[in-house]
Amino acid sequence: VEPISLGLALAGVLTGYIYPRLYCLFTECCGQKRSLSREALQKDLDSKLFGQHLAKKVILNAVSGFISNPKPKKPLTLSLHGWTGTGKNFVSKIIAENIYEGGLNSDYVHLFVATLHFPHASNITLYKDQLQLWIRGNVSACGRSIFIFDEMDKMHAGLIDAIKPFLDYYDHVDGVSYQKAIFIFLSNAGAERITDVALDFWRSGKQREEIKLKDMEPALSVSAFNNKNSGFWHSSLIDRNLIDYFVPFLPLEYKHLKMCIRVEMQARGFEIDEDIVTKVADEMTFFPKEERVFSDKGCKTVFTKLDYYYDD
Ligand SMILES: Nc1ncnc2c1ncn2[C@@H]1O[C@H](COP(=O)(O)OP(=O)(O)OP(=O)(O)O)[C@@H](O)[C@H]1O
Repeated sequence: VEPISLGLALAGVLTGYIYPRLYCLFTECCGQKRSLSREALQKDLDSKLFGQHLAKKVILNAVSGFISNPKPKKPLTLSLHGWTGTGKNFVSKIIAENIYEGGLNSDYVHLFVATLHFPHASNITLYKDQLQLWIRGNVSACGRSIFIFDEMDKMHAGLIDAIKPFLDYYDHVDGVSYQKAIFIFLSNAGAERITDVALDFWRSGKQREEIKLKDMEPALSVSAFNNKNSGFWHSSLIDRNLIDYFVPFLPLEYKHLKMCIRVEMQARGFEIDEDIVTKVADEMTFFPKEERVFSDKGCKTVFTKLDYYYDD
């Protein structure tokens, strides 16, 4: 074999195979990190997420199943519903961190907050065009893009329909395939319904872990669909069944707040002080008025309350 063709072959291997892999060892590349596994995601969810046995199960199966599917028929669409401070954003962060090193800061993960990115109803046409361009551009650059839409219940009705074509069972839309993308919608819509079920279980003396997805899902999709405040208001996403999974987040109890406070203490490098844990948890407010079972703010604000006890 002449040296020239050998040299060319070697150059081809270097540039086409070896270099990209070496490059991706030192910087983040499209297509998820090597260490992604069902076990790693399960370990993260088990160690970090409190009081959400249903969300854990659905997210673990849905995400690991989707990622390991070489040829999905449509993008993965998850709709996370529940009370404030129960872990919806937190879970989105865990998912993003399991798929990309950069997590929510990854170039391939995009977070939209309705009140921040789409504040004015009068600009809805502009928002629709921008959103479609943004999604199309990013999925063209990386098929495994993740889009997180927070505060769906504050999203102008119909804006979310602008992305319907990307979520549907199409091989390609204008030459771009969205089938490996992930869309995560976060909403408080349906929180009342979820709380009703959780309260019924509590009042009948059952463990919250006995609540099954079937107790939640039908009412959840209907309440999200019929909730005038929900971005899904009569959205074709639901009536076209483009949402793969409705993920209910249960209201958190006193014991879960204590877990959040302990995690925060450790995160700040403090020894766990159970007196302070109890004092901070006791400052939080609970509902309903009589039984005071569930935290009004979930695990939110416990962290700032800690400042008071360590503000020396
Ligand atoms: N179930 C949980 N397990 C562990 N930590 C939690 C849980 N829920 C909330 N937290 C803690 O509280 C913080 C705020 O929660 P998060 O932002 O996920 O709430 P949310 O459900 O998205 O609320 P909202 O609907 O108001 O946006 C999280 O970053 C996390 O530190």
